Amino acid sequence: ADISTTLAGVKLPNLLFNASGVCCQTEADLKLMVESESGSLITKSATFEQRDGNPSPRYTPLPGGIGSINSMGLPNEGYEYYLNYAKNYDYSSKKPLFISLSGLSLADNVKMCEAFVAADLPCVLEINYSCPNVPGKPQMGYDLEAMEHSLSVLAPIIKKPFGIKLPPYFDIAHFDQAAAVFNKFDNLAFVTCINSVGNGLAIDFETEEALIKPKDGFGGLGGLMVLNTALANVNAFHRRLPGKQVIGVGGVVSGKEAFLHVLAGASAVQIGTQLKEEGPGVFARIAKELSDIMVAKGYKTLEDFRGKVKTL
Ligand SMILES: CC(C)(C)CCc1c(C(=O)O)[nH]c(=O)[nH]c1=O
Repeated sequence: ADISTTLAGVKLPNLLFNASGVCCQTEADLKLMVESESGSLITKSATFEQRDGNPSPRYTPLPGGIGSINSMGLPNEGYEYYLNYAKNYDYSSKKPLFISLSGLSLADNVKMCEAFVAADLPCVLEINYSCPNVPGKPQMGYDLEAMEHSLSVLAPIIKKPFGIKLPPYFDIAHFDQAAAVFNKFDNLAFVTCINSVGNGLAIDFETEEALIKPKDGFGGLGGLMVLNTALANVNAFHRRLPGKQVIGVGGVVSGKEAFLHVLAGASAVQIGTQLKEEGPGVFARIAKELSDIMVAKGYKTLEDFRGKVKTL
């Protein structure tokens, strides 16, 4: 079956790629992504300066394959590293390149976006709105006024179609309010739902210790346990953002969850925890599983079932 897709006007040979943060911090990581069967790749969220991030252990899978917890702390090589990578990228490779930016301030996001716009490259920007806000205020994705102000500055600078990475929302009023902001920006072409479910806490029963070191053990939750929250966010924004697309991420461990994300409305699907645990071979496996599911159900293309979840 045909699992290709078009995102922000760019053709992806298949709908699968990595979630920003996994297998994408260094050129060696990105090379593994280029060589994998993914349809695309995205870089680790970049800040203006290089960052080491938090002390380890800062990521761990959770027992029983239910998911993962992380508090990486935005380790990255600094935006110029990824700008240079984007300048040298082989865009004839059919595998489009996405760049994630997560400035620690609006000023940093402006400087990074201006640099990428000046370079005039075919890569697509995904702005990470789980980025920190001013201390004492919630992350940008949960501060709608700050997020709208940020978009009103960045969208005109970027000019081309771009996307934003969003934290999960859990209240219908928040879906409505967030969508009302996003619908104000014509070149906001897609939203990526969801980032990790914020500030979970994993504790080892035997040792009675938190599993990760940073933030007293508090960290973002990913993997199978966030699937149903992810599907809800994908479908909520698919319904509320006519003319825009949704990238689904959260809980994709097989072709089945990728199928469900498309049924919920996703135009592309990112994989985080399962990629971290299984490695880049996950793309070939899930692409085949999804294609087999489509054949079994009689679907030829993703358009045959995208967003067609049935209500009762
Ligand atoms: C959580 C932040 C450090 C503010 C942003 C980077 C990030 C991280 C991270 O680098 O800790 N982990 C995630 O699961 N999602 C993210 O967006």
